Amino acid sequence: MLRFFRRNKTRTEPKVDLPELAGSRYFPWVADLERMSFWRMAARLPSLMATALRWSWRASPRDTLVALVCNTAAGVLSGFVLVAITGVLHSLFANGPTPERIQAALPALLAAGAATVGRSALTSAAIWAQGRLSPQVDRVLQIELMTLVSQVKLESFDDSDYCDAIYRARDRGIFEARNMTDYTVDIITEIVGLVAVASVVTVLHPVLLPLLALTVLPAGWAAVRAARMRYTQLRRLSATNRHRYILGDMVSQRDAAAELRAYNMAPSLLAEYRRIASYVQQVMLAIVRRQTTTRATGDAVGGLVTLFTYLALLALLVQGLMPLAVAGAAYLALGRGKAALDRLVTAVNSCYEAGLYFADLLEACTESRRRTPAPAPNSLPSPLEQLTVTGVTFTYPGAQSPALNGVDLTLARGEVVALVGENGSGKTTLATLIAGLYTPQHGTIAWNGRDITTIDAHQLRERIATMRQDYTQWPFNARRNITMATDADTDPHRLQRALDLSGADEVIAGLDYGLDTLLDKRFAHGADLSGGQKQRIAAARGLYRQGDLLIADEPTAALDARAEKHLFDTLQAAAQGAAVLLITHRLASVRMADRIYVLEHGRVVENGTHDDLMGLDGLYAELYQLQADAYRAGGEALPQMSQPTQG
Ligand SMILES: Nc1ncnc2c1ncn2[C@@H]1O[C@H](COP(=O)(O)OP(=O)(O)OP(=O)(O)O)[C@@H](O)[C@H]1O
Repeated sequence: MLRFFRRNKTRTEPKVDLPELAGSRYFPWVADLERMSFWRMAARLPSLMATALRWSWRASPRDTLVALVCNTAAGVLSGFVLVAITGVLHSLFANGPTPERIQAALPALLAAGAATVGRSALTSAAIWAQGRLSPQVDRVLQIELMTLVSQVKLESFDDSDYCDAIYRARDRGIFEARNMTDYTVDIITEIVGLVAVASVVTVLHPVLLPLLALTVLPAGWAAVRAARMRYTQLRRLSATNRHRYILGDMVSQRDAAAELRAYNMAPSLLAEYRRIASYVQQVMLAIVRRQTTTRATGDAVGGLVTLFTYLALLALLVQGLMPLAVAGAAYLALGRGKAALDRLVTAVNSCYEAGLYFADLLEACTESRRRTPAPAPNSLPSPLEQLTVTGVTFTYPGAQSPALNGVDLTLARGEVVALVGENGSGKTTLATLIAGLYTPQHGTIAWNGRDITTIDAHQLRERIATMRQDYTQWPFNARRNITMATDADTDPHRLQRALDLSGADEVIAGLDYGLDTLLDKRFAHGADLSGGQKQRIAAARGLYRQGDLLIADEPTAALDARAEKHLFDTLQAAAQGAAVLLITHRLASVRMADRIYVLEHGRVVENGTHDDLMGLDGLYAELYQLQADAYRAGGEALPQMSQPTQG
């Protein structure tokens, strides 16, 4: 085995042009696996099998019970068949006239026949139950994982280790969990069958049991070795395969299709893909060759040992140490026992392999539970009067420096507060914290004086409307994209108002099926929208909610000048007395704000009204002046700026 690893280390992996995609933690256990002996592998199995059975039980107690009971009973009947056949042979090889011997053998023969029929019926019932279990286990696990993932803290998705864990769990974990149930039942079945055969064999002659074990050893060795070759190949190809999948997505998915063509990326990406695919093929073919050689060696040695076993049987017979009837039964029992042992070794191997991925899934579930915030003991939020941010510091997972550092801010009902600052200064991060989606490491965000971490998160979010910078266009119809609710829960008056105020009514008017139009081009009759049209839908979404607090993060970045002016003019009125937190780079549009906070490198460096800040002659005045100058220069407006609304 060691030689195998060493020899393969010399193979040179293809040089990739996108090294940033190559690093992978998708299969963190493979190095561990390399060091692990088969016996250690087998020792870990019982706990994994027990967990798999628990999930099966949760999915369907009845089918789990039927699968286990029928398989166990079928195994016991296998032993009974052997005993009955021994009886048949005894009667047939006894002294006396043939008709009498046949007559004496008949009851055992009938019993063997009945047991065989019973075993077939039980096996069919077990297969039926196992077949039914698969989709049920799949459903239960899918729902469990999705439920857990949907509840984790938002910052979990900024942690690449967690994202990898979820990918692994969804990619293979769920699939292999189904197999785990099958293999677990198989192992239990084979063990029961084997115990039955071993008991019969031991009763027939004590020497037969060690002989039986001996015949299966070479094939078992070959199966373990071949399986581990497969794991090693997986380890060596994991990063390469991930790279290949990402490239495959780039070439085949809609999002990248336009740029792929615009920049003539296809030839270089395909060349990269071809190179990786050839490398994968080369490794796979080498493994197949080695696996075949190993299995052939195991089979050849196994054949020789089997021959030796049968010769030993013959010797016992010739020397009169074993009667002919017993030798015949032993011959049958050894054949059955070897087949059962072979299947057991295969099942243990497969179960272990599936167990690795299954363990990934369990780990992802545990990690998700760990990342789920505990329910807030303290109750519902009262209508917002004052929101206070005090000394808030927040660092993204894995980041070296904080995105926000000791930020203070206040916002009262009916006020419009603006956050401005250069790219990366922390505006969106602050807005996300205020929305209760991230939790600060230091400092507090208080809703009417109460820390929002002590308020029921679901209820709090119902009171906050957001127009996000990176809004999602959901694969739903236009109506649901705005209301984020089912048709039954939609308030038509609120919807109409949101459409009018956001300018989304014009977008809907242009759609083939109006509000019923599916906003996803990947599906039949789906529609695609322009960037600005999508943003109008996102603005309507924020306005439909009618929260106590409206957070508008760059709500007009993609809007044309008229639509932008319309939205800014109506924002405060549209919010109907709610507090408005506005983030925008269009400084002309924040002049009307009650207070403006200027952020730089995660800190508030200035705050006050527009006039206060202009008087300070600091960062705000500089940024404002830059935009104003651009308007004045040659009398031409910058394409992304609207005219000041006041003053
Ligand atoms: N998910 C994330 N993980 C790690 N760092 C992040 C993440 N999102 C933002 N950052 C970093 O946090 C800092 C603040 O980002 P933020 O998006 O809050 O800035 P912003 O002021 O909204 O910028 P912009 O004007 O470009 O929208 C930046 O340095 C950014 O690179």
